[in-house]
Amino acid sequence: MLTIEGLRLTRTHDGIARDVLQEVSLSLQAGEICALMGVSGAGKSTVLRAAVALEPFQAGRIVIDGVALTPGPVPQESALRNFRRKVGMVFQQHALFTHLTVQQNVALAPRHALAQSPAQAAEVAMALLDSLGVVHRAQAYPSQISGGEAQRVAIARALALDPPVLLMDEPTAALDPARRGALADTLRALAAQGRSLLITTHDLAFARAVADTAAVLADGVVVERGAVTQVLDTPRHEETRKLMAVDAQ
Ligand SMILES: Nc1ncnc2c1ncn2[C@@H]1O[C@H](COP(=O)(O)OP(=O)(O)OP(=O)(O)O)[C@@H](O)[C@H]1O
Repeated sequence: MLTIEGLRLTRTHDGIARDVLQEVSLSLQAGEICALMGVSGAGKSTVLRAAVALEPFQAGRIVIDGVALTPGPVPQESALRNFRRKVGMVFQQHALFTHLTVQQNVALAPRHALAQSPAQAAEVAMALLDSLGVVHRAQAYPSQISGGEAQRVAIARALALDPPVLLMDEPTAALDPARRGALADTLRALAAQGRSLLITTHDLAFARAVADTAAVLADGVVVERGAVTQVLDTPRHEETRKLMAVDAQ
């Protein structure tokens, strides 16, 4: 469902080019939840940003449901639009539009990408907000809702075009344990619908609770990949052991 092949992404800082991702390859089946792990700065968020076409890369390709994103000259706007419909992203800070209501935030993509009427898009938004338990906040503005509610709204917005792939950056960063459990239930329900979920996290307990598989990123490549229990119970790579040491502190 989601395939990342040989992704190389270089950033230039002060005139010096550095490969943030050297050659990242990673495949997710439909319905799979994968925890993407690695020490701070390993490039986890960068993988997500590339996979949602927010950051250009120099080599490799990303394929979702047969639609490929490749490097090279800036892709045509229509090709980019086609790809972006296939993938939703939930940012760590949620990135909701503050001047729009909750309902308008979720209705934006159906309005513009699918050219739905305001009434149709509002209906889609209300159904999604309802399924995520935040429909009662539909007319509020982002500044008026809690962090947990904002995350649910951000998930609803990411699902507005019904993408087969959902990406989430550090979803438990600001959640208390009860909300973490509720989030795990929500994510499992989304995967049960056949979506592939790629989630960056430092939270090993959450990874165990929600993910089927794990991938560990280090030095610009995936150094460990397998069932989440196998990766965390029998870490084979130094970087995985480092993550476990940090978690134990
Ligand atoms: N906008 C940017 N411009 C330049 N360099 C960046 C930018 N964002 C991140 N970096 C650098 O790219 C590398 C990878 O960063 P990234 O945020 O992907 O790592 P991460 O594994 O998600 O880290 P964390 O766990 O701390 O969120 C780091 O060295 C970081 O300093």
